[in-house]
Amino acid sequence: MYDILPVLGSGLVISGALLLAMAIAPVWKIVRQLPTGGLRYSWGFLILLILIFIAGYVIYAKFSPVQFSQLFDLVVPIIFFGGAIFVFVVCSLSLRTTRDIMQNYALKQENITDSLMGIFNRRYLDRRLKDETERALNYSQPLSIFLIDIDHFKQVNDNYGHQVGDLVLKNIAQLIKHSLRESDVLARFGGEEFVVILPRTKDSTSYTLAERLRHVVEDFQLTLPEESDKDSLSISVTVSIGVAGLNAQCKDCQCLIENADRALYQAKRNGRNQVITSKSGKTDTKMNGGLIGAPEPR
Ligand SMILES: Nc1nc2c(ncn2[C@@H]2O[C@H](COP(=O)(O)OP(=O)(O)OP(=O)(O)O)[C@@H](O)[C@H]2O)c(=O)[nH]1
Repeated sequence: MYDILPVLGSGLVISGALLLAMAIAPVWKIVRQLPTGGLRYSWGFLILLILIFIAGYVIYAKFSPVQFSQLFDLVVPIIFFGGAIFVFVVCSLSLRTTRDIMQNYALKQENITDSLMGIFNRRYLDRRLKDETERALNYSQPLSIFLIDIDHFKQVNDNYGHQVGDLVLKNIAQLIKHSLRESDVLARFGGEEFVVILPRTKDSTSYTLAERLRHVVEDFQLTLPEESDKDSLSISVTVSIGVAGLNAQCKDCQCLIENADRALYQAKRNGRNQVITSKSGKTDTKMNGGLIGAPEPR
């Protein structure tokens, strides 16, 4: 019986080394899924540690002075083997957990994203606007919203087709998104309408921001290669923006949307491509970049 102890001893250590080598695969998959950064480097460092352990196991199996002549000599190989099982199980479970978390995150994102525009959808907007309104009221902070509508968008569809219309919508959404601050929330309200939530933003500031946004859209040209003669096609659009903010008369999200909608309607009636701020029936107007009425301080 004691004859097999040396085989058993080195067998346990080598099997442990193999298990450690197998543990590298799940860790490597985790590394590949992570974006460049501290966490990715930490998991990469774990691979280096595992490699060092494997070298240690192999060196022990080859050069250990222990003869494995009695059962007690197997204690260290058993600990090595147990340690390797532990590392393998932890690494495999980490991969499964990482995948589950990423899948859940992707599902959550899908659930709150508009698939055409790549911005938040109406479901998310309704919830977020309610939360932001409650937070603003609780902490007595200002809150503004924009209701943005692309002008004469039907003509884009009619002139260039629905697919080009979709492309215009997508590009305008991304243009607006990248023109906003990190703290602002952009969502599709429906059709060719967007809502921007501007937490901690007063009417006067939001008016300036809306004007800047209107200019950004006005200056943007979407260039598409024309299929027939390879000439490029440039499409530009303008937007009308209704701005509304919380105040003594308007203290919930429904009122915010209604006021912004009213202001937007006014902007459309005034000739489009302009910003109107709703303020207890009074409106501040800029038309085609020219100042017609300055916004009143809050
Ligand atoms: N391509 C495309 N078109 C859309 C989408 N959603 C809404 N539309 C179009 O947007 C157009 C909106 O038209 P209207 O409500 O008449 O408004 P408008 O032509 O922009 O005119 P004003 O808003 O009054 O300036 C309609 O032709 C819709 O079909 C979409 O997801 N993709």
